[in-house]
Amino acid sequence: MNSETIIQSKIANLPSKYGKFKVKAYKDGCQEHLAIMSCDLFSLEQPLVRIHSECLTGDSIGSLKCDCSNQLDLALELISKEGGLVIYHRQEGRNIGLVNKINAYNLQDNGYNTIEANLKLGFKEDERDYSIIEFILKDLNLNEIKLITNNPKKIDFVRSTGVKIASIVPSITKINKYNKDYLQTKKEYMGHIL
Ligand SMILES: Nc1nc2c(ncn2[C@@H]2O[C@H](COP(=O)(O)OP(=O)(O)OP(=O)(O)O)[C@@H](O)[C@H]2O)c(=O)[nH]1
Ligand SMILES: [Zn+2]
Repeated sequence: MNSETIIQSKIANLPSKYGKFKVKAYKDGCQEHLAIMSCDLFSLEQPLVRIHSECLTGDSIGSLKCDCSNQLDLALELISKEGGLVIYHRQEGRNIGLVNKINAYNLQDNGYNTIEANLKLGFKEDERDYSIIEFILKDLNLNEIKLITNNPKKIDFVRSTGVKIASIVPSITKINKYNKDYLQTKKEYMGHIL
């Protein structure tokens, strides 16, 4: 990522069903990301931060195959109550894109798990790149945060940026019959703290 090529919007108000937020957008090549901030973000010593990876099927349609939709709800509720930031990271399908993710779902319909499906399509199990997240955290002057995640890779990434993690806040949501195996695979093979 070349930080000189990142285009940044101004900050704007965004009232929502969760409460009043401020938002700022960042364009990094063909991906556009959104920082969703509580109005008191800049006065907090240890704001809550969630790095939410885009999941159109979960976030927009309420898919039950994953936990994304409930995790996004939970994070927006938390930052609205306690103050903080959700970075909506537009790397759909662990950054393989929507078409490939749906092909991965097709393979899952035929017995592959979420990791096997990615590998079968010629991708790594997780293709996400967090460099834009580092840029956003620094742009917003966040030096110490409470990170909302179950994913050890996100924890390692934030530590690698020099931003201090005051605590890890788990993002545990409801298990259902459709996401049970997916959550089990994340726990067993991807090290998620579930
Ligand atoms: N390739 C692929 N991507 C998926 C699949 N299911 C969900 N995703 C994507 O995975 C990303 C979310 O990753 P998760 O592993 O659920 O959670 P996480 O963001 O790594 O970790 P948390 O911070 O704990 O939520 C989103 O970009 C989803 O679109 C799948 O079966 N295949
Ligand atoms: Zn999802």
